Amino acid sequence: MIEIRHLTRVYDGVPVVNDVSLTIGTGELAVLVGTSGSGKTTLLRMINRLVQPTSGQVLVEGVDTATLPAHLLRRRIGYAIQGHGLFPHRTVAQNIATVPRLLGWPRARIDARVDELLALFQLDPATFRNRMPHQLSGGQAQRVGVARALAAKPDLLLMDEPFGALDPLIRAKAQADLRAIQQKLGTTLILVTHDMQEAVDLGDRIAVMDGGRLLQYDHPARILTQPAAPFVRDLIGATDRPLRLLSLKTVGDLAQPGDAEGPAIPPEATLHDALAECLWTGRTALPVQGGGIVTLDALRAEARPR
Ligand SMILES: Nc1ncnc2c1ncn2[C@@H]1O[C@H](COP(=O)(O)OP(=O)(O)OP(=O)(O)O)[C@@H](O)[C@H]1O
Repeated sequence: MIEIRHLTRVYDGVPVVNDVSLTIGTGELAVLVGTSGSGKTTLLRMINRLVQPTSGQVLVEGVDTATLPAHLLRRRIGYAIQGHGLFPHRTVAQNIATVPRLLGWPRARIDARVDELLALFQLDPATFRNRMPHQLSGGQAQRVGVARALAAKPDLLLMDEPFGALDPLIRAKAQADLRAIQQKLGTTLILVTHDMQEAVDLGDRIAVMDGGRLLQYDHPARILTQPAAPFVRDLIGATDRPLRLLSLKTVGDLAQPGDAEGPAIPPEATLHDALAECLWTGRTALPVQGGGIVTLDALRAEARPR
């Protein structure tokens, strides 16, 4: 568990992070979202002490991080940034091995870990192990950056706009991969973005920042249906609210007994996908693969606050 208590950072007399408190449960994915300059990156960097807090505390599993040497703390916390930040003159394998080498892992264990991570990120180890960063596509480099951050099996992974530079298709794939890997490894993850849809798609909880302050910290459905401030409502985008709500649940959550015409939709598709399919094919109900149906009426009811 990560506890952030009254964290503040002042630059030139101005608080850019201002008395922020929040708790992130073990294995949860929290997203920090807000406009440019709202203090997201500064808050994230105070967690691994790349930025020293002016006041306040960060506790990781009950231990105040101020009591640990900063370089040791950073070896325990994975950190991935936009544009991946790979060392340009080191191979993919050497990049991924950075923290395990600092920790003095034996060679065989490092090699095995590198191959395991490459495979996990669907990069064939034999092909990619010895490539240089400039020989990778943007999406591949981004995956290597995340693999490097995960190499020493950190309990906590911090990610700053990790998907910012990716095109929309690769971005969606990278987001899905990250979610799957995070669930598989049970890593606690804090991710910064200014994309509200990314926050809704990925976050167990979303922290909305504005002017250094935390305006709201809650589950995506509550942020969408009960925004705590006008700024939060504006950030969500009022016209997108029903569609974002539908993207939170899957067809499997809403399936009911019955029969319907036409091709079936997979249970793991989102309700947003189901609505699009209904509209596109002019149907008022869709069969669900494996049994049952999802109806347009039920979708409509889910797209409204309760
Ligand atoms: N080292 C510094 N010295 C002075 N001011 C700083 C420093 N680092 C950040 N700031 C200021 O703190 C504020 C918050 O910056 P921060 O990078 O945390 O915002 P952000 O929400 O991550 O923005 P973005 O989405 O643009 O990355 C900004 O106004 C920035 O100019």
